[in-house]
Amino acid sequence: MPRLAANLDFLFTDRPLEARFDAAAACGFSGIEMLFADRLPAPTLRAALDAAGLEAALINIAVDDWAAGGRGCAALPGHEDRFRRALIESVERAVAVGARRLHVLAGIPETGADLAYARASYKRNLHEAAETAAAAGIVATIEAINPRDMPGYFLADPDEAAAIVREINHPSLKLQFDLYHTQITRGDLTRRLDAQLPLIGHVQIAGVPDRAEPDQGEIAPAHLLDRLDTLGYDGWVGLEYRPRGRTEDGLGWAAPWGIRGPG
Ligand SMILES: O=C(O)C(=O)[C@@H](O)CO
Ligand SMILES: [Mg+2]
Repeated sequence: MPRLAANLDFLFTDRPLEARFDAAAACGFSGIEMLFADRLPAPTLRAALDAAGLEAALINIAVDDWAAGGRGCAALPGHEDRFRRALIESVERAVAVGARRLHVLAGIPETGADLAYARASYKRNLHEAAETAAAAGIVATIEAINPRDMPGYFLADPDEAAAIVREINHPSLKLQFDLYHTQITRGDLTRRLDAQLPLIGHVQIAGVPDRAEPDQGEIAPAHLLDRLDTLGYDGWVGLEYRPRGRTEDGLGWAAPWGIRGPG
């Protein structure tokens, strides 16, 4: 049965980061994911997780220029040294906090960039990410992000993400299947899960089109989570949405998976 993880950069954001761990645990979560895990020193993050009885399901690779529009650099030729530094630092952080998945962001190529050249460079960097992750006993993931949310992002097409994971064919490189982005760009979620399950290392969910709780709109959470269960997926499903109101008040849809508002 899939386990639900609270994304602490989307949920419980009405309180300081330090307070979100206990809030997630109080709602029945046993795992969390974070986009910006480097905001806390690794020992502090580890202590917060341990104190709340939580596991880090996934963290993102460090992105040093996020505020300036940076979205990673794995697919940006010429940035290999920067990529390697972020990779090594982030794998070390993942190990220190017990995270088994590291999302490796591709980046936004400059207008007019040679995309075939970028793809070849991306594949080399991902192979290195997979090798580095494997040596640390973790798994690197890649995720297609829809162009409405992240214009210009190199990896927009979920089928291209699946093709790249297949081509690299490394046990420590997996697909991060975000149901929200995939519904927007491609749809046909059930059949895609069926076909891509062996490639999948992490799943995320949000409602479409609003990126709020998935119980409204085009996503059918019960159907999709049951399907994942039937397919034998026992990994994490990250709740990566912007709650319509208080996070706790919007968790009713997740009750069948052990999540509850604290009352
Ligand atoms: O935006 C998403 O979806 C993610 O999963 C992030 O990690 C990337 O910004
Ligand atoms: Mg996502």
